[in-house]
Amino acid sequence: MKYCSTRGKVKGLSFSDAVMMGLADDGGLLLPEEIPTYSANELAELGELSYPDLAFRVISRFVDDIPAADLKKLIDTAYSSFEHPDTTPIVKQDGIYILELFHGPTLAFKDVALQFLGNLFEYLLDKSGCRMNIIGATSGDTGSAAIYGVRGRKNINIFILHPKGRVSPIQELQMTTVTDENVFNLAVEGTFDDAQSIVKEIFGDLDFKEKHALGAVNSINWARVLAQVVYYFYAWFQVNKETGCKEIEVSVPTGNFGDIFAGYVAKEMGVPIKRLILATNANSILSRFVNDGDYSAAEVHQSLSPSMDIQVASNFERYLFYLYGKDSEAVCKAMDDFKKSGILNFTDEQLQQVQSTFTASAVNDEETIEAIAKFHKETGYTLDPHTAVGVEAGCRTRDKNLPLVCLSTAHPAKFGSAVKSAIGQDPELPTVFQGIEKKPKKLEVIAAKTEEIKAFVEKHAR
Ligand SMILES: Cc1ncc(COP(=O)(O)O)c(C=O)c1O
Ligand SMILES: N[C@@H](CCOP(=O)(O)O)C(=O)O
Repeated sequence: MKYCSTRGKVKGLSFSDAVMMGLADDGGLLLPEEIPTYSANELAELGELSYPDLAFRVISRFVDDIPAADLKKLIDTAYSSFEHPDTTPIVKQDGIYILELFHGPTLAFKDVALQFLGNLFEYLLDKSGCRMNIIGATSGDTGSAAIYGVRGRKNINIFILHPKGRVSPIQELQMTTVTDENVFNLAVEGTFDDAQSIVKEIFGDLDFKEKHALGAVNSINWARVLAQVVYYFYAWFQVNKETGCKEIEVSVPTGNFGDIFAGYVAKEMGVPIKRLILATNANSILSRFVNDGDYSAAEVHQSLSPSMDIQVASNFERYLFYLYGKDSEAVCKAMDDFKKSGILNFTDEQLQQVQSTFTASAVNDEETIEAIAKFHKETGYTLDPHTAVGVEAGCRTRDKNLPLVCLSTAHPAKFGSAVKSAIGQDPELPTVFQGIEKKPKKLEVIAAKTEEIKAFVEKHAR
């Protein structure tokens, strides 16, 4: 399997090279040259596998340069850190299948990919004898999951940029209370979009990238998306076994378009997902795009689902590549136009194609609180605000004849105050969070300026 960039100037990379490159050197995002597919019979053969075994089978289809036994070990080790025996269990509440993706070390879905990616980086660096400096941007969850994926590892330093004051208190503490020597937390005076664009700009300086052996943990890294593809397979098998259904719909709370893009890949591979339901908070650029073809960036609003406070979704470019029939010149032009005008236009035909894959809905804060409160009242189950956005959007747009799977992307205790205002009590605090506020912290406040951040990395790079 070879990898190419959405912008056409990087081609023929192996999986390992694609993982190490992170952002493609031409500024695009890396994708497999072909998406492998499963027939219904081939798919059925995977139905009884445990999560790690399923992950191995699915991920193997995209990897041909790591010996199978090594890959298996990297995957098994990654999921041994999950506290639930099913890794990503499904629970049925109020007729909806909730896929709980928050049983990893940092209690968010990011662990599913970042536990794997941390192992993969260490494995590849051990083989090459190289070092790596990771630079990543977070709106709250990628940061801690990446830090937990690589803390204390030899040969790796990690620099994580989060928007100052725009992540939840627990999310901030999860990052800043990791004081390992190889971890650097930078609170950036700006939004997540500012942080993400700085990270991309730094990766775009190819001399700096090479000099410091930069690595990417955001979903710009293909391995992130790949690991997330697996749980769409897993959800399908669990629901199909229980209901005998022919298809499912999956609702995905969406910010950077990484998780839902993983769903798109799973659908292309043959998982019978009729439609993906794209759920946004008030930062609704993507839901406006699906519903009306209106892809126009606005200011980032702070919401009760802060990890989705994103306007410029990184992985959208990967989807555009397919929407434009793999025409990398059209992608380059679109990215250029968007940079200049903050708007992209689509033809009716393209919009029809989008709407045959996705439905979408935007859920504001008031509606999020109502959704948490109603679900709790009816089922006793507590949704985190991001999951609540997905559940509400799912209920609004679902096909009632099909089972609805909602991805539960974070544990409610990460967003205690929003949950409390919905259900009148604090969510139960998992042991890992107890006393977290009393731990020593490591944090630098920094301006949202690329040169200042580069200087910081230069000073502390491995
Ligand atoms: C809890 C939570 N839910 C949903 C999302 C949105 O996922 P994505 O950015 O992959 O669209 C995020 C951020 O990534 C998140 O942290
Ligand atoms: N919501 C994310 C934003 C970064 O997205 P990523 O999937 O590209 O890492 C977060 O929690 O940091």
